[in-house]
Amino acid sequence: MKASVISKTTLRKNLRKMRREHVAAQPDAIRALLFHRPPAPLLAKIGDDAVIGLYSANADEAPAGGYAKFFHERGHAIALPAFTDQRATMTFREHTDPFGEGDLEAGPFDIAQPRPDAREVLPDVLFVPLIGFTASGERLGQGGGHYDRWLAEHPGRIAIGLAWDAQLCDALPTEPHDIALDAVITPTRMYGIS
Ligand SMILES: Nc1nc2c(c(=O)[nH]1)N(C=O)[C@@H](CNc1ccc(C(=O)N[C@@H](CCC(=O)O)C(=O)O)cc1)CN2
Ligand SMILES: Nc1ncnc2c1ncn2[C@@H]1O[C@H](COP(=O)(O)OP(=O)(O)OP(=O)(O)O)[C@@H](O)[C@H]1O
Repeated sequence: MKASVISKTTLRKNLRKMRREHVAAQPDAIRALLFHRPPAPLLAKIGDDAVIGLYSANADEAPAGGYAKFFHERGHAIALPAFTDQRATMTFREHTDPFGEGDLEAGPFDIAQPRPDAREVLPDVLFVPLIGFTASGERLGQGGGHYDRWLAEHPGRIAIGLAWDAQLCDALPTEPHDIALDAVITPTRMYGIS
């Protein structure tokens, strides 16, 4: 247990650095073209009424705003993680303005989130950020356990990672509570759904 916690911490540090360098080496004009719409094989699995969970990406994470606009235009409800404080359970609230983002405020992790009066919703399809992933869908996140806990409490959802290719790992330390992703999408590949 302890060894895996230590190696997760070291891995996070190394992977964050790799991610930062990967993104810094990428021309802004190229980045602006990526992650605009999900690959067709994934889209085929998403029902018309599905609530779509996304996230407010930081500068190094795979951007999720393009998918928010895409699914919003197709009539889906969009949801983003929301927290009342850093120790609170992660919930999802509706994000009604993916084009203007006027419905968001800074949350306790300094990540933009819907305001407390936004409708609480349960995503059917959850796109998740990550620090590292394997081809079989194992995920290393920020270490808060937020997504593992949420997915454990809400079984039967589709969970899809969004990542840069540089975040692919041969193997990751796994713990019993880790829940594998159904697929991971990068700018060049989709792992997991054929
Ligand atoms: N964009 C985004 N939103 C997200 C997550 C995420 O990883 N990325 N989360 C994933 O669970 C949840 C929030 N949980 C979080 C847990 C820990 C830290 C954290 O430790 N952040 C570091 C800085 C990270 C960095 O340098 O990139 C910190 O505050 O020191 C952030 C968010 C839900 N929303
Ligand atoms: N299903 C669960 N039930 C209870 N505690 C959990 C569960 N999943 C994760 N945790 C707790 O969260 C801690 C962090 O988990 P982990 O290192 O896997 O986070 P992560 O998936 O990288 O982070 P995040 O999902 O926030 O990006 C674990 O040590 C554990 O204590």
